[in-house]
Amino acid sequence: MNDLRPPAEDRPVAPGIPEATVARLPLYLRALTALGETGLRTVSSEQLATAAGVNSAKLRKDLSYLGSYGTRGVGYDVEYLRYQIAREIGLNEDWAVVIIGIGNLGQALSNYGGFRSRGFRIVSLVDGDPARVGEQHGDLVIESMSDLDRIVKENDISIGVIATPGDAAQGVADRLVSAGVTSILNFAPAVLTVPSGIDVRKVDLSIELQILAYHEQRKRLPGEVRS
Ligand SMILES: NC(=O)c1ccc[n+]([C@@H]2O[C@H](COP(=O)([O-])OP(=O)(O)OC[C@H]3O[C@@H](n4cnc5c(N)ncnc54)[C@H](O)[C@@H]3O)[C@@H](O)[C@H]2O)c1
Repeated sequence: MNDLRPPAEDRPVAPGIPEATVARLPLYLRALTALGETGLRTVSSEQLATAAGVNSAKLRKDLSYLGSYGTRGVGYDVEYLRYQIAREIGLNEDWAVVIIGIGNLGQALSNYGGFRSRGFRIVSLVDGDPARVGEQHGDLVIESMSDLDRIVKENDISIGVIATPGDAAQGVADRLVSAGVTSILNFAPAVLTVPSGIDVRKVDLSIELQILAYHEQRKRLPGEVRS
């Protein structure tokens, strides 16, 4: 019989997942990948169980060990469940990330331990202020913008995070792109222009707060005006 388990060194460290469940995870992963390729976004436990060739009660129990319970009436998000299982088996890719602008925000991001477990490894901190170069932050030392090309190539970095002031962000984005970075997460208050093929995501907490403020305001309106 084929042993479907991943090699011992790839087995999850999370305690409490029975070996029999671990052995079924690759089946679910394969079924989810196939379902995802058909364009399916969500899947019921019955559908997934059929595709994986197990019974649905067992599948629900197995997935509950991963903290995945699905949504009643909707099922499981195919892509997210695929990600969770791949992570559990140790298959997810590891993305090297550079942060540019190591001020308040850049330091907070570099100190955050949660990226690592999600497959993002911050491999370099870069700042444009020569006085900051050489400063130690955790395991990393702030590097110079003039070394960006080398840093990106040596570490095979495809994602850059911009945490500089807004007026510096476009120049930094240009430098990232010319160094070979193809995805940018921009925290600076600036709209970036990038060549096609470069993905930019913007994070703006003030916009999120404004949305909450809008909802707060509506909560205070009398019932008949709100509805
Ligand atoms: N998106 C959000 O929700 C959010 C939240 C907080 C802050 N911000 C933004 O994040 C940015 C950083 O905020 P902060 O409080 O950390 O600022 P900060 O002034 O503490 O740090 C900015 C850093 O960028 C460096 N820098 C400046 N110009 C540079 C350049 N051309 N190349 C490389 N490095 C350069 C500076 O030397 C400094 O270390 C700001 O644009 C701020 O508006 C966004």
